[in-house]
Amino acid sequence: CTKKAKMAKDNTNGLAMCRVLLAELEAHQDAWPFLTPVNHKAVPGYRKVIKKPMDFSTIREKLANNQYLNLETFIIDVNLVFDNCEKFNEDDSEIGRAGHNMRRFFDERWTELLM
Ligand SMILES: Cc1nnc(-c2cnn(C)c2N)n1CCCn1ccnc1
Repeated sequence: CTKKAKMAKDNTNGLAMCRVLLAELEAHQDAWPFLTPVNHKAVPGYRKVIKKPMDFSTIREKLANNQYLNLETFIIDVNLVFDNCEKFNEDDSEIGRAGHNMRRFFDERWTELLM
């Protein structure tokens, strides 16, 4: 088993974990704000404030198009969803709370799967 073969196996395992994690995120009861891209035409200020929009349907598409090298690049996009949410929404708001709940759930799940 060469180093390259081990790397390839790790990436395959990592991408399998991405699919599991994304399915769990989409199924979470607090996922509703993040399932589709924010409609920036209907949300004043969003396009100006949020430089890199991201949502679960876009992540699913990127995963299907093999655009994630490994688990790490996937985690970066998921965290972007939650960082955008924190930037644009008050902590004490329905969407803000959903973002915090989803981030906590995600952090717990990927660390469980990896440990
Ligand atoms: C995600 C996310 N972050 N901010 C918003 C949002 C959308 N409109 N307003 C006033 C916001 N603060 N969103 C998208 C929430 C998507 N949504 C809203 C109702 N059902 C889905």
